[in-house]
Amino acid sequence: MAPELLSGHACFGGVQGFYKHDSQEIGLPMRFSVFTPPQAKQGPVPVLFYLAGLTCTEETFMIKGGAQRVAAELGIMLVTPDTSPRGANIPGESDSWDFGAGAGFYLDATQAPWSKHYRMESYVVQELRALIVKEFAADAARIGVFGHSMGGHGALTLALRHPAVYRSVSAFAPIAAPSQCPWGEKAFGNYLGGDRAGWLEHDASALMRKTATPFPQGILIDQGLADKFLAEQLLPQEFEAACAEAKQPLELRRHDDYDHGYYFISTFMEDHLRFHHRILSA
Ligand SMILES: N[C@@H](CCC(=O)N[C@@H](CS)C(=O)NCC(=O)O)C(=O)O
Repeated sequence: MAPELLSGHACFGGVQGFYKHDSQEIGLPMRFSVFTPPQAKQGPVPVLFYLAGLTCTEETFMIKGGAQRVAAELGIMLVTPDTSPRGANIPGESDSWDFGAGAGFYLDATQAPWSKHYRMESYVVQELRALIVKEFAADAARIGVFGHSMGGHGALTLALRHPAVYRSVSAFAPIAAPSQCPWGEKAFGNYLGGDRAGWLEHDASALMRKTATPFPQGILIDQGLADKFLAEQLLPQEFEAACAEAKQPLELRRHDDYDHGYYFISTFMEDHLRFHHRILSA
């Protein structure tokens, strides 16, 4: 069924749209946003999925990321899902900002009661991708993924778990080794259960260690050094070491003074869009 358009706005010659649909994977209505660049009038364009961080929705990136001007210039479609199911009505779902609603961690939960609706990996990789390719002027063969914090974890892990789907990947301040930090331990313990070996299938650093150069054209990561989550939660040095072991080219840029928020993200947004465009148009 076609998604319902909630609002559409002319933007840099393209259209910024917000949509709602009934998701089969999630079993609930889901919202997402799409920026369609002007080039889509001529035919299918490359698509970049952006995965947002804790507490965000499908709106946050489109409002604060500052991506549309350059996406319109390059002819890139931008798609952002919500960060979790909404309205699952699981007890405790909204008690904390780093778990449950707004914190789906882009994986399919295996543990009750989360496993029924919290299926963000299947939703993003399969259902939403298929919907975007069917309903929008999107080129199924030119798809990239990027994201921030929890969504940076999502981008890296989904790209590593589905390299045939995503041709390019980058991240801002990703949770780079979630099985070793409090945010990841809380989310994985509840969504995936106590078996830590299973967590490694959703840990970008662990996944990278057992892969052979999955993205030969490189991975781009930006990290602010005034980010209050850097030392305890993000651990980019773990992913950096894993990439060195796997001979995966990585550009990890550390920036003095920048914090964790969207002023940091929007500063480096253009670089990420041009990075993906170079790979997706090769
Ligand atoms: N609520 C948290 C911060 C949560 C946070 O920084 N969320 C990031 C993603 S991990 C974000 O993008 N927030 C939305 C925003 O900055 O607009 C706190 O009080 O420390």
